[in-house]
Amino acid sequence: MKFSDRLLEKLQPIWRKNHTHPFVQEMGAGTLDPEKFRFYMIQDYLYLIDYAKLFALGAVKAADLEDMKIFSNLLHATMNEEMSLHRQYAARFGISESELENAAPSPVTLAYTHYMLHSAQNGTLAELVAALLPCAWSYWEIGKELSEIPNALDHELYGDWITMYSSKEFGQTAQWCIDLLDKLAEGKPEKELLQLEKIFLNTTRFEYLFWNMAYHKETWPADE
Ligand SMILES: Cc1ncc(C[n+]2csc(CCO)c2C)c(N)n1
Repeated sequence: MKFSDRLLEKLQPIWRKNHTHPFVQEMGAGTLDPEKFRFYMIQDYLYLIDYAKLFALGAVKAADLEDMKIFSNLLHATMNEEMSLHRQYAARFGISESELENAAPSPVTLAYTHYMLHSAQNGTLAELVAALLPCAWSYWEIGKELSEIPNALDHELYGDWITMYSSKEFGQTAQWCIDLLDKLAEGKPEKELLQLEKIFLNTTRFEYLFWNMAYHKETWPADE
């Protein structure tokens, strides 16, 4: 059994919780409060700045030129394509680029990005990929599921988000990350596989917390 199959089989209930979160469901139904989406976009932009650094660290830790090239392409794609969707949404909400970059990360954003950066900086390449995989994989699955809802792709606010994350390119990125983790996990002792599983589980849980944080527009206690 591939390591990615083992992960999903074992963590299925926790994995599915992300798909059924009200933020995701309401985005698909087109009923999500735009203020919640606005809050999410700002926090997600901050998240992507740090996430992109994981790809840069992946290029540093890659064992061959082929993987190094893919990490550098993913760094470029995140900064130019994915973040450009966020910049376009921000413009629609009247938020300037500097406002976006200088926004304060919420507790969950900060905890999630710092956990990923910690795993990437201090761990092996396999640990780095285990940390970033739930993001790429779960967004692609969610994008695909939402794109199958009638008219969801044409929704005036959420249509562009669903179109991007259900796209072939994002599917390829997710698949490449899955294949890379499977390759790196091959022949590893059980102790190391359990460590990879733990990291994958933690970032899967952080994905849920991120949807929840956006749904409730959670900030620091003193800012409320
Ligand atoms: C909280 C959060 N989790 C995952 C993604 C999705 N995502 C981030 S990077 C990447 C792959 C390559 O660009 C994908 C799919 C997001 N935007 N925000």
